Amino acid sequence: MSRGHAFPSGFIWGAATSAYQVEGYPLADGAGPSIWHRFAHTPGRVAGGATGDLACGHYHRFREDVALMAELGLSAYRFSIAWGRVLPDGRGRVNRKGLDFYLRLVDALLEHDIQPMVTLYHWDLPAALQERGGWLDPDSAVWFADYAQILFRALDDRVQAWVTINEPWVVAVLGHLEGVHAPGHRDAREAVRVMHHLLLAHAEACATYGALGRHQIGIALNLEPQHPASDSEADRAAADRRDAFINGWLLDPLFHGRYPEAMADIFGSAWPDFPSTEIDRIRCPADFLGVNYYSRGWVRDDPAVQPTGAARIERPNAPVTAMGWEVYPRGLTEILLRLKTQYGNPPVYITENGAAFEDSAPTAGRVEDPRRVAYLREHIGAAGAAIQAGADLRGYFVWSLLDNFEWAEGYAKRFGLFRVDPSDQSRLPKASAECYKDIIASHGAGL
Ligand SMILES: OC[C@@H]1[C@@H](O)[C@H](O)[C@@H](O)c2[nH]c(CCc3ccccc3)c[n+]21
Repeated sequence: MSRGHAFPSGFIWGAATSAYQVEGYPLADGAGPSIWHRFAHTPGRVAGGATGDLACGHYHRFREDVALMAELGLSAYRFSIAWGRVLPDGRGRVNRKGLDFYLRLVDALLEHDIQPMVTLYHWDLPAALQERGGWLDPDSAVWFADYAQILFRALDDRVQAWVTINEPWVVAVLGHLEGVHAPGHRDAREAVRVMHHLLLAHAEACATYGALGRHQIGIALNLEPQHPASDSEADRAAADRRDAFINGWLLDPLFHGRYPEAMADIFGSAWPDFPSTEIDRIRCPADFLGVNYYSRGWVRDDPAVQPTGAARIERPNAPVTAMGWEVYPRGLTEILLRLKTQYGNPPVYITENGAAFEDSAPTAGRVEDPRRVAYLREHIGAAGAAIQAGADLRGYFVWSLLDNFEWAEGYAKRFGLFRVDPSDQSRLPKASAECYKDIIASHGAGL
């Protein structure tokens, strides 16, 4: 008897992308530049000097890509809207041509019975707003809510699920603490305030949506279990600090209306005394939680690592992806059941899960990617196990539909179900696309 995790009949099977990573032509039709356009065009910031100028050419090829999604049998497609296409200056004048691109994309999806899940912010802040201080400016929550309202009014009759912000942690930490993502700042005092303003922006957008929206709205968080590399007290404490730093910093204000105590220890004098009225506002009634799951942290105490004093190390002999992330499907079950036991079992979508591997060269019009096939099967099985244990999991989105611009890694790291040929942007199905098509057709039976 197979363990056959029969997923609920209404379970959503999707794939995900983001604007700057797949669209290309970031300045077309009156669009304003984003901080990622500026960052990628700054020498030394992105591997190989890659930029999103072409990416996958999705801006012009979107109908072809929607047809690929329909061929897979996807019930939903998660994509992000480039703020600067709609509001070239980030605020004020709406660029009708920019908005029209997303109206056409949504209509193409609906023509194929594919539900759009729209991410309002996937890291590409209009450069004009960065010049006003970006997410460090307390007005950023208002800028974001005003932008969101324009999209709600234009699309809420056709969009069933909205994600406000993709991974505030990455924006705050990689963008403002470690400086490896746009805008490339390295300042702990900035990073903690940027995180707070991102959460306030999420809350303002939820409040705006509550007044006029008819469907669901949520936020997408990168969540990652942290396990001590030994059973020493020092390593256990280090894993707890890194757990607060990556998971609790977001989950606790959103679901419990407070930041973890550990944040003040981790950030010391850089951690301000945030007004409780603002933290109360962050605990907003969102409809679902998006979980972006990739791996777990294997953690050792290391005072040299700032700000947590906790090092994420490679576990000896562990299977890893091309990103160096351990393949650890059980971590997905663990995260989903922790949301059930500690955070009120909210409705959850796995808004991203996938892997980059050194794919083999195409043969006979196809790419054999056995490790990605195994990764997806194991993680979808792990999601099914969480459902069996009572998690309120509503859907699963593979990261990613297409090989695309992997931020500071450029195009060298390929996460796609479809290979994109760098020379002509042609799409080629991988074995993982066929595998996912079969999983969808069988509702995940047998995994
Ligand atoms: O790295 C793969 C994907 C990105 O392409 C997505 O845009 C982003 O939402 C996303 N988040 C994560 C996990 C957090 C993370 C992001 C970037 C770099 C390292 C870790 C992995 N991914």
